[in-house]
Amino acid sequence: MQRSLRNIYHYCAAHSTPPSEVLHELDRETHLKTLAPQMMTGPLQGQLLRFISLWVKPKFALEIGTFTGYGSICIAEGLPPDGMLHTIEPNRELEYIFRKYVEKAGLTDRIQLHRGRAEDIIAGLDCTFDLVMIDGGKQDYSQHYDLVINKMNPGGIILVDNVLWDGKVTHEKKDKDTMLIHQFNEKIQADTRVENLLLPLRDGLMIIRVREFEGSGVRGITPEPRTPEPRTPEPSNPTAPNP
Ligand SMILES: C[S@@+](CC[C@H](N)C(=O)[O-])C[C@H]1O[C@@H](n2cnc3c(N)ncnc32)[C@H](O)[C@@H]1O
Repeated sequence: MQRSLRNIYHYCAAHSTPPSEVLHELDRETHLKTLAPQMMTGPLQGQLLRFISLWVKPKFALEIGTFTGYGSICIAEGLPPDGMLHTIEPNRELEYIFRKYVEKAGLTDRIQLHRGRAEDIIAGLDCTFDLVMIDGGKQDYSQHYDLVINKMNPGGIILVDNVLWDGKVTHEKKDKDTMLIHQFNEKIQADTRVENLLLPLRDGLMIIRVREFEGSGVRGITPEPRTPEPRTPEPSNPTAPNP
């Protein structure tokens, strides 16, 4: 991250409600005990997840890619009293950290961990979702999206992390991973079942809202995406401040 952006990030974090002591400890332990702590949802994005969960009030939420559970706890903190979070993670090695902090947060009966790959588990989940966080294998985003879209309630929200891929999606030449993320972003942009907002928060957060139309989502047969009207690109504004 560029220095000026890092300063802005720190300023924003310093002027936002701080994470709970449990999340602070989880952040520390994840940095001490895992090889790739940068995969963890950070404090600012975690607070956004919590806010979105509070706004959406999901009866059922889903997270793909649990890691050590930072995002799980944030989403679960925002659930209504009868809400439940399903979270999916194939890597067993970090489960002890997840369980330790979910218990410390008093959320054991609000979060259900499914061990395995999302593609093997989602179809067997007997519920529909108001809120989904897609944050598993980046090469699987498209498949994970296809699996969850038919399990969304109309008006439901799907969040997708890392969709700017360190800014490389804007490069003329894209490596294989970058191309996959770019193609995913294009696919969402063309999907008229949803409306979407790509925020340049951290590594890029795509917010997708499932449209409420007759026959959408679980209430009927989901229509195939139509060919969208070309969207007029907004004029770039080089003088605009960084977000
Ligand atoms: C970026 S981390 C998730 C961070 C986490 N959401 C958080 O809040 O800290 C990505 C995780 O996805 C998991 N993962 C990879 N492929 C997956 C798949 N096919 N299904 C579910 N999880 C997957 C990885 O093992 C890794 O723990």
